[in-house]
Amino acid sequence: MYVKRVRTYIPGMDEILYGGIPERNIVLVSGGPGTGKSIMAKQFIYNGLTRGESGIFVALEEHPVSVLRSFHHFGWDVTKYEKEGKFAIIDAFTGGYGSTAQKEKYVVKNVDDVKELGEILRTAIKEMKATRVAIDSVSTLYLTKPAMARSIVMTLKRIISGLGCTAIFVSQVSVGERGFGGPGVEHAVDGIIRMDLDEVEGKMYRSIIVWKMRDTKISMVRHPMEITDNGIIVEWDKYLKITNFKAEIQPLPKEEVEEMKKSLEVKEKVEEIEIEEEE
Ligand SMILES: Nc1ncnc2c1ncn2[C@@H]1O[C@H](COP(=O)(O)OP(=O)(O)OP(=O)(O)O)[C@@H](O)[C@H]1O
Repeated sequence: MYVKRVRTYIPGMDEILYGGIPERNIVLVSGGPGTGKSIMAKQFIYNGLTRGESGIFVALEEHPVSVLRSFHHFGWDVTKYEKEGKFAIIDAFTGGYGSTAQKEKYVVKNVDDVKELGEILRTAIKEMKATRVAIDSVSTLYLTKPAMARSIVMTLKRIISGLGCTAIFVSQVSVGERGFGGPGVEHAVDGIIRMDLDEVEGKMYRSIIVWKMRDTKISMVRHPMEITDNGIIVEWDKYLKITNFKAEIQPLPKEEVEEMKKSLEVKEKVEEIEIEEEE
């Protein structure tokens, strides 16, 4: 059956997802500190904006001013879209204190109350007709109450997916931790993308793996990735092989490369047909 997909437009990312994230999926982007999770969430939102899709960024980890600075650091001018009502930051960081919060439209006063966040999110999605949401980070919501993690994630998933949006939930794990954010969360979400930073013989290697993604085929290898001044680039046609003392970047078999390429072409054709039908 044909699955409608939301392209991330992050170089190499849609290839390893065989065409993009299936629409309405809630994707956990998990990884240790500095692995690029926040950048991925921002790039997903910004790439949607430039293609006419409204987006919402829920800031739980950073002050909204820092979030904006970080978007601009990569040359992603979200301010323009904010003025047009196509982009908004939901401030779940300041608790409503300070001069920034006074000027903001969407402020969560109490992050311990997921119902408040849910209601604000629901209002924002409807007002902006948003289709993309990023929550950075969802871990912050249950840091002090891990037993509530699953129900918090399910509440947000019901609202976001129910309103037709596709989302990235950033999940923070410790360096060296193998999990993605706890069993309750890992099974509740529709997809898991894991970002890693490994030190081998004094050199750092960035990589990315799609661990699960409901309703699509996924690449089954660890791909090298880079963070540049323009954001994340996934080396979709290569894989990273790390053994005890060695890290090697190897090309993927030709057939797989061809199949990934093809998956993107197929989607474009289907979209063209749909647009024609609408007209
Ligand atoms: N212009 C750039 N060029 C190369 N690397 C960059 C650039 N800007 C940021 N980085 C890298 O991105 C990393 C931060 O990425 P990001 O904020 O997404 O991490 P994170 O996974 O969200 O971490 P945390 O969980 O600690 O917040 C920095 O450590 C830095 O190495």
